[in-house]
Amino acid sequence: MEELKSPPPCPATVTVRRNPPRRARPPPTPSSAVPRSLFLDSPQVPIKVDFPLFPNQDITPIELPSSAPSPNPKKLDSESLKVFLRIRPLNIATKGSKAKQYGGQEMKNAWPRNPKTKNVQRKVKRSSEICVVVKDSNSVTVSPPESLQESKRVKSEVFEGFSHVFSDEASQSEVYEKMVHTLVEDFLKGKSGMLAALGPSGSGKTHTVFGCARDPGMVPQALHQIFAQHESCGNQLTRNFCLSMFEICSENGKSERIFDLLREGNEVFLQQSTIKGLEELVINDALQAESLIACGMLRRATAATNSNSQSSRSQCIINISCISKNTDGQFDEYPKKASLTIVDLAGAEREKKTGNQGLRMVESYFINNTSMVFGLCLRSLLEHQKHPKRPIQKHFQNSLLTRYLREYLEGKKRMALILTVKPGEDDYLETSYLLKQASPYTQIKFTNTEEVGTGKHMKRPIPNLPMAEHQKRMKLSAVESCSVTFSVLNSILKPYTSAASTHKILLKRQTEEISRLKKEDNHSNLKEITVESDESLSRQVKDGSSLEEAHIEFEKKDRQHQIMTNFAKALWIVLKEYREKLEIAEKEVCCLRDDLTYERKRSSDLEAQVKDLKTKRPLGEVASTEVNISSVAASSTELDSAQQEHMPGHATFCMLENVAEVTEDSKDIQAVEIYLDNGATVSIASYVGAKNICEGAVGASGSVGYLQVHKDSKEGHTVSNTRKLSGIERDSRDNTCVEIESDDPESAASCLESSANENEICCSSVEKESALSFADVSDSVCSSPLSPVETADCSSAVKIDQMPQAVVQSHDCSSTLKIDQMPQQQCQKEPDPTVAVVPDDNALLARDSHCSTGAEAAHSLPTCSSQNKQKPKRRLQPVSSNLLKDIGNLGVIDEKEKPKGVKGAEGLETRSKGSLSLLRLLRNDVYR
Ligand SMILES: Nc1ncnc2c1ncn2[C@@H]1O[C@H](COP(=O)(O)OP(=O)(O)OP(=O)(O)O)[C@@H](O)[C@H]1O
Repeated sequence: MEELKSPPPCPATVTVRRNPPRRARPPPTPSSAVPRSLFLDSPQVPIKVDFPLFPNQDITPIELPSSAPSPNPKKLDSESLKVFLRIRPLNIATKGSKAKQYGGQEMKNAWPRNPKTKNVQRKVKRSSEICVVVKDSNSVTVSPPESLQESKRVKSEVFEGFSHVFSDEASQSEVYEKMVHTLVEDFLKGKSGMLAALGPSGSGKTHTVFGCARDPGMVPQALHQIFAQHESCGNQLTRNFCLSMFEICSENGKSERIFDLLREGNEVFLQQSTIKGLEELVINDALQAESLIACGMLRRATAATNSNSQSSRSQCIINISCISKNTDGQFDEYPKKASLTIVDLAGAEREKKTGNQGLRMVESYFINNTSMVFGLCLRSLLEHQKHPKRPIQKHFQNSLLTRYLREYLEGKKRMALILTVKPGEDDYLETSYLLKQASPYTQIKFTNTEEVGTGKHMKRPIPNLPMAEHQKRMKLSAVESCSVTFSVLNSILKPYTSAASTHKILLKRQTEEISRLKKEDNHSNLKEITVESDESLSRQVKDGSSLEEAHIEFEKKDRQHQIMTNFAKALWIVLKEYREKLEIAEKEVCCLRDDLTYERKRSSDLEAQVKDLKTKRPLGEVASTEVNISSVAASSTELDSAQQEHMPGHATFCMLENVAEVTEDSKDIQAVEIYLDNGATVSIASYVGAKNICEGAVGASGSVGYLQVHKDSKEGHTVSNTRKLSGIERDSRDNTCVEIESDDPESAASCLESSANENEICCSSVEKESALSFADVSDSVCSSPLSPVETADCSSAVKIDQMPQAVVQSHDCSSTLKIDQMPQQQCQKEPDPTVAVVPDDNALLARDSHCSTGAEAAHSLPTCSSQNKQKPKRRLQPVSSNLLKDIGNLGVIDEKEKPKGVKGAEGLETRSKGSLSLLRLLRNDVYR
C-alpha cells in the first residue's frame, strides 16, 4: 500500500489580506510598448518600458456610445473644449546649455535656497526616470516612481481624451498648427477665442506661449499668421488689429492688481469684464507686435525659484483684437470685433519643491489660488452641463483673472487649454495632480460659440446658450422652434423695422403737412415739393451709404415730433385746467347773481316790511316824531293849482296811502284814481312800488270821493270797483284814513294824512272852522319863529311855509296852525261831545288827549269853549281821539307799572320817554 502523504502543517499564524488583491499587470508586449516615434528618435530620453501600456489598439476599434467621451478627437473638435497636453523635455540643459544643472534641470535661481530642498536636489540628481509616457496622440500614461509604487501602492494612470498630446519632441510649429492655427482662422472670421496655458512652474507655459527668438511660441506665430492671411485677403476686407497686454499680480499677497504691460506698467482697473484704461495699440505687422510684446515681457514680474530660474510671478494676458472695415477704409455699419486672448498663467508651485520663502511664498499662494479658482470655474461649468438644474457656481468672482475671462469660463466663448507638464519622475505629483484636475475638462461642451457680430447696434446679442439649454431647446416642437426663430429674427430686425416705420411716419406727416398748407394757402407748387421730398427721402434711404445719415435725420425729426407732441399735451392739460377753473368761476358768478337777486328781493321785502311796520306804528310813538310837512305843503300847493277850478275857494289837502292795500294786489297796480262826487277827477295818486302805499292828494269841496285802482296784469287792464272814500273805514292796523265829510258845504273838512318815508302826518280839519288836526310823528316841535303851530296831540308847533297866513286851530283847541294861503280862515277846534260820553277808559283817555297839556292846554281851552257855541254839530271824529284810542288799546303802561313777571311783560310794548310822559299827562288829566 502506498503511504498517504499528509499535508504540510499549517503555520501558526495566518495573514489575511483585507484589501482587494491587486490586479495583475498585463505582460509587456511589443505592441504596448512606447511608440518608437515618440521616444526612440530622441537620444536624450532614456526609454524605460518596465511597465506595460494600455492596450490602446485593441480598444480603439470599439465604437463607444456618443454620450461617453469619444476618443476620436475629430468628433470632439466641433463641440468639446480643446485641451492639449504638452510634455516638456526632461533635460533641456542638454540642448547646448552650459549652465549648472541639477539632475538635468537648468538652475538659474539666484534666490537663497531652502535647506529643506536638499533632499529634493538629491532626488533630482539621481532621478532619471520619467513619469509621463505618451500613450497616443490623445492620451498619456502617468506612472508614479517606484518608491511610491512600493510604499503607497500608487498605480499608473492613463489620462485620455486630450485634443492632442505633444511629446517633448514636439516643436513649436507643430504645436501651433494643431492647437492655434484653427483658433486664429476662426478669429479672422470674427470668432473670439482664448488659449490658456496651465501647468506647474517650469513646465514650459511661457515657453509655449511666447517661445524665444529662435523658437517662437504661439503668440509670434499667431501674429505671423494673422498678418499673412490679412495680406492674402487683398482689398476685399480691411481689418484693424489692436494689441493689448497686461498682467495680474498680487500685492504682498493681499490684493490683486492689474498693470498695463504696453504702457510702462501703468496700473489699470477691471470693471465688470472690461479693463478700463488699458492701452490698445494698433499693430500693422507681426514684427511690430512682436517688439511690443517683447517690451511687455520685460516689464512682466518674474523671479527665480528652485523650479524655474525665470519663473513668472503674474498672470499674463495678451489680447489681439480685430475690427473689420470696408474696402473704402470705413468701418462697417455693424463692425465685427473679435478678440484672440492668450493667457500665460503663473505655474502652480509646491512649497517643498520651489523652496520659496517670504514674499515668494506669498506669491505662490496667490498663484496657486488663481489656478485653483480657474479650475473651479471650469469644473463648475462642467457640473452645470452635466446637471443643467444646478446653476453655475460663481467662482469667477474670486479672482480678477476669472472675472476677466468670465464669458469663456461660462462656456459662452470658444476656449482652448494647453497643459504643460514636466515628465520627470520627481514631477509626478504635480503632473498627476494637473492631469487629474484637467482631464475632465475635455467633456466641456461649447454649443454656440459663433459671434456673428458685436456691432454697436446689437442691443440684444444672440445669447450663447450652454449645451443643456441647447438640448432643451431642441426638444421644442417645430412650431415653437419657428416662433423662437421668429423672435430672434425680430430682435435682429428690430432696428431696421423701427427705422423703416419711422421713415414711413415721417413721410406721412410731411405729406399731410404739405397738403394742409396747400389747403390753407392754396399753393399750386406744393405737389412738386411733396414729390421731390418723397423722392429725396426715398433716394436717401435706398442709398446704402447714406443710410446712417437718413437714420440720424429720422431720429432727429422723430425726436422733434415727440417734443412737440409732449409740449402740445402739456399745453392741452394746462388749457383744460383753465377751462375747468373758468367753468367753476362762471358757476360762482351765477350763484352770486342769484344771491344778489335774492338779496335785492329780500332787501325790498325788508324795506316794504319796514315801511309796513312804520305805517302800523302806534300814534303814541308817532306823536313823538318830528314833523316834516314840507312835502305835504308842496303837494297841497300843486293840488291847489291843479284843482282850482274844481275846488274853488277851498284849500283841500288829502294825502292818501294804503288806499288800495285792503282790497287790491299791489303788484299790478298802475294807477289809483280818485273821483269826486262833483264829477271831476281830482287826482291820480302816485303809487309807490310794492308797498301798497298810494300817495296823492284829493281835494273835494265837501263832497265824497271815490277811488278806483287801475291795474295792468296778464289779463289786461282792469279797473277795480269804485270805492267810496268817505266810507273808508279806518283800518285798525294803521292810522291811515281819509275822511272827507262836512255838514257845511262851505267849510270843507279835510283830512290830511301824510306819510313820508319816516314821517307820518294826519290832519283832519273842517274847512269852515279851519280846524286842522295834525298828528305829529316826529318829535313834538317843528320850530318856526314866524308862526307857531300847535299840534292837536302833542302841542307841537308846526310851521307850514306855504301857508304863512293861515292859522289853524285844532279841534281840541290845543294847536294852532298858521297857513299862509288861508288868510281868512281860522280853525278853532272844539271839544268833541261824542268823545266825552265815551264810557271806557280809552274814550276818556281819548277825550282828555284832545286837550293840550300844561299851561298851553289851559290857555287854549277858553278859546275853544267860546267858539263851540257858534259852531255846528260835527260828526267828524278827530284823529287825536283815534290816536288815544289806539294808545289805550295797545295797553301802554308806565315804566313804574311794568309787571315784574316775565309773562306779564310779554306782548307789551315799551314806550319812549316822550310817549310815556304824554300818557302820564293824559291820565292825570283824565283822573283829575
Ligand atoms: N518644450 C520645450 N523645449 C525646450 N525648452 C523648454 C521647453 N519647455 C520649457 N522649456 C524651458 O524650460 C524652462 C522653463 O520654462 P518656462 O519658463 O516656460 O516654464 P513656466 O511653466 O513658464 O514656468 P513658470 O510658471 O514658473 O513661469 C525655460 O528655460 C524654457 O526654455
